[in-house]
Amino acid sequence: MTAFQADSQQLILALSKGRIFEDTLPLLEAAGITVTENPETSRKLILPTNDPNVRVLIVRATDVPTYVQHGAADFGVAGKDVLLEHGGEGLYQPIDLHIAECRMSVAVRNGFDYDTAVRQGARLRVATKFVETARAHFAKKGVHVDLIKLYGSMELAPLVGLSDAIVDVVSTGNTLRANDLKEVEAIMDISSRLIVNQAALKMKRERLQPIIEAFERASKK
Ligand SMILES: Nc1ncnc2c1ncn2[C@@H]1O[C@H](COP(=O)(O)OP(=O)(O)OP(=O)(O)O)[C@@H](O)[C@H]1O
Ligand SMILES: O=P(O)(O)OC[C@H]1O[C@H](OP(=O)(O)OP(=O)(O)O)[C@H](O)[C@@H]1O
Repeated sequence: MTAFQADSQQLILALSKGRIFEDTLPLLEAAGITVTENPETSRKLILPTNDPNVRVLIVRATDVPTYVQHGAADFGVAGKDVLLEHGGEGLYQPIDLHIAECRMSVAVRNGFDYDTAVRQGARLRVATKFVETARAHFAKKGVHVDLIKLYGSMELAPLVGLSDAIVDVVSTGNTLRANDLKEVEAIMDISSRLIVNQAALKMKRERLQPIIEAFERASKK
């Protein structure tokens, strides 16, 4: 345990800026916790709350499971897409929060005959940030793929000939449409989960349990 966390009363929550932070605020409110600084305007990476024993770390969405796995944060909120890539080691995942909902899909350029390419057994070049999910999906289908790891702007790859297809998250479909792409296969539904460090759950159960329960009640659809 780090000095930062030495006090067993202290709770550290890891969140990413943007939709996850925004959608987690009402859940925190339900647990009586108000974040008292706005990450969009503050340069601080450790935000205070109305509870002196609860602080919020602002990290990249893909880094949330890493902070929680290693106990630098006691709990966090991360998308299923991110959790599948991370592997979930050291994490307890008690609830689906039903926030940041979208789906993971395969998309290609309009005009690309995906079904025929797959049927003919062509080797498909697939660009994605989600290599583990993509690998598992195409292996299950028996499709041979060359995976190209990207960190963003996946939609560009088929347009400039870097790949035949992409695997990315889709919500409204606006980004695909704006880039002359079409969704050809939905892989899975995605939403964000509460994740808890397994050791923290044991050591700080009394503090964490009421928050987990408040999140659960507030996130029920
Ligand atoms: N368009 C969308 N609509 C709804 N949910 C989405 C959408 N795009 C992504 N998500 C979900 O929200 C989570 C956080 O997305 P966000 O855009 O904040 O981070 P990111 O930019 O993907 O991550 P990083 O900064 O680490 O690259 C994703 O992991 C995914 O589960
Ligand atoms: O189907 P859509 O509704 O267009 O959403 C899909 C887009 O959302 C994500 O990006 P990003 O987080 O940048 O999207 P944002 O514009 O919602 O922030 C994702 O990487 C897609 O590009």
